[in-house]
Amino acid sequence: MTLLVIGGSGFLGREVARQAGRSVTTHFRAGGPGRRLDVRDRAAVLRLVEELRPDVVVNTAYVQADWVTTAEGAMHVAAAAAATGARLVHVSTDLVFSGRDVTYDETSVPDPVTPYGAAKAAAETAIKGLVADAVVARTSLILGDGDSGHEKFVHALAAGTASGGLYTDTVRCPVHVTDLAAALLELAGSTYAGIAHVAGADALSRHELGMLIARRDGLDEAALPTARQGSGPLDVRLDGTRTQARLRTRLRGAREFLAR
Ligand SMILES: NC(=O)C1=CN([C@@H]2O[C@H](COP(=O)(O)OP(=O)(O)OC[C@H]3O[C@@H](n4cnc5c(N)ncnc54)[C@H](OP(=O)(O)O)[C@@H]3O)[C@@H](O)[C@H]2O)C=CC1
Ligand SMILES: Cc1cn([C@H]2C[C@H](O)[C@@H](COP(=O)(O)OP(=O)(O)O[C@H]3O[C@@H](C)C(=O)[C@@H](O)[C@H]3O)O2)c(=O)[nH]c1=O
Repeated sequence: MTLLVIGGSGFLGREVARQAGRSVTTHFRAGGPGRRLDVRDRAAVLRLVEELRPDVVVNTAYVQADWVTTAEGAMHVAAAAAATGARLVHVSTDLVFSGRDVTYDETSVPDPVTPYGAAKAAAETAIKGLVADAVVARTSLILGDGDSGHEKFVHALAAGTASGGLYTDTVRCPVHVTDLAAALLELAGSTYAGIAHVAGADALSRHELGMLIARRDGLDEAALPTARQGSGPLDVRLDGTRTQARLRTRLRGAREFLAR
């Protein structure tokens, strides 16, 4: 299987490429590994995919604050996959939801309330129209073994180098990057088409999550400030039961993978 990981220099893309063993990866900023690609450039995306003719494209590329990269870039990748007949696995987010419902499964209708959520939801809609058998994998906070942005934020709070606090009113289903990458590769190798909720088994507030990270890393839990997000998507827990039932990969909950 020839695999192309778009966003292969990123936190998730790197792990997908590592587990796949053999793949072509892309980066955007100078000095990254693999081929350079700007997904905002429709012609460049098509040129690369036509040149490589991958069996599978996994797309993790995004910039949270940039609609063009996140929405239009994803459409360019989907169009290239459609033009070459490549299987597409696209990574999306829990933030396509508002948090007004109690829980979200694969049949829930996106109702984004942030520009980022709207960009990811627009990408999902376009992909569905362009690649009938694409997999859109919605995930939640991606953690690692200290190397994710979320873990670094907890350390920065503990060190007093970040302002703010751990939100007590936002709930997510954090997933370990190794579980998520394995699940994406499993979905890539399957015939599944449609939305898949690939999230960890535990729903936790950002504060509860921060406490678990602090405990694992020996930080002073009591010294970590708390805060309230107050508005925007608060509790966007994903129900991943259906997807988990389809997978050999077990999507551990944060209580398990953060246990010391
Ligand atoms: N991180 C999280 O907790 C969550 C992430 N997600 C989703 O997971 C995916 C991956 O996230 P993560 O790995 O953390 O993100 P990273 O920020 O670590 O990686 C983003 C990737 O996108 C690439 N990129 C940025 N701009 C462009 C561009 N114009 N053209 C091509 N590539 C570009 C970056 O390249 P370079 O490094 O060279 O700039 C990098 O490889 C995203 O789709 C995101 O929406 C969903 C839920 C939670
Ligand atoms: C979580 C958190 C963030 N912050 C601050 C720090 C940070 O710069 C800013 C926004 O945090 P985040 O972007 O991590 O918050 P958030 O928007 O939750 O992160 C998102 O990541 C993306 C990529 C996704 O797709 C989502 O699933 C989502 O988890 O708010 C706090 O002050 N306290 C907190 O408890």
